[in-house]
Amino acid sequence: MALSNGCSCRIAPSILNADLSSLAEECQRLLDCGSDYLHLDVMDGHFVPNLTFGHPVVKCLRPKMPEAFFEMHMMVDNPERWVEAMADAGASMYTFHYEATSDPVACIRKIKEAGMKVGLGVNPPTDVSVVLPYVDMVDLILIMTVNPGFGGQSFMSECLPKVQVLREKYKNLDIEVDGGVGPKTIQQCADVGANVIVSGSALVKHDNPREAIQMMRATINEAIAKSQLER
Ligand SMILES: O=C(CO)[C@@H](O)[C@H](O)COP(=O)(O)O
Repeated sequence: MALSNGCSCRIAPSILNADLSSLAEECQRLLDCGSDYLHLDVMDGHFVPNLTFGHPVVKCLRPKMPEAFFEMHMMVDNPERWVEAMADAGASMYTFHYEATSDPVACIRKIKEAGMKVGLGVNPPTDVSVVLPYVDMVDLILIMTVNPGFGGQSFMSECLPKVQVLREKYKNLDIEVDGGVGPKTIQQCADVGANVIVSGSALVKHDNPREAIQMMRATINEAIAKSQLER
């Protein structure tokens, strides 16, 4: 059953498993296929057992796509440390992890002061109750559906009840799912009320990403429309 959901659908490809030697071209290709914004995975090798890229890469990407919305998924310890640098580089949203900081409120405040939108994420083992005190302070809650660190992992459907709990409480909250999401798992995400979809490998490696984005968008929009009828 689709839950009440007063938000709009956004499809945000992750470029984590894209050909990073052609990052700008890959980003533009995915934007040209109809995605709403780009989900850029930043990893520090401490918070997660992998290393990707940081604000210098964003600084290089921004002039090539001045209108694009860049969501920085900060899988890093002490996320406060990189806020100003990411804002200066041209990031649009700064999504950090509850587990990575001792003071989420200070981090949220710093992100807002830097002029970016705020996302707050939780990993699979973390109970969704930890984000409830911050829901009214942020623009988006990210529910990880894999343990962070690598693209191409299997979807963890056991994380979906967290989405359902949030959707039942907050009809207009942007709820993002990330990890193993694609055409094969999108219906499960729609059914519990997710409206912001991060999809990496499923889109990057798809023969027709435009078609896949359209299909996922239609699935989420159908669930949103159904939930609004049920109100
Ligand atoms: O953030 C992570 C893992 O840390 C990934 O979930 C990517 O953001 C999406 O990759 P796929 O799972 O869709 O390949």
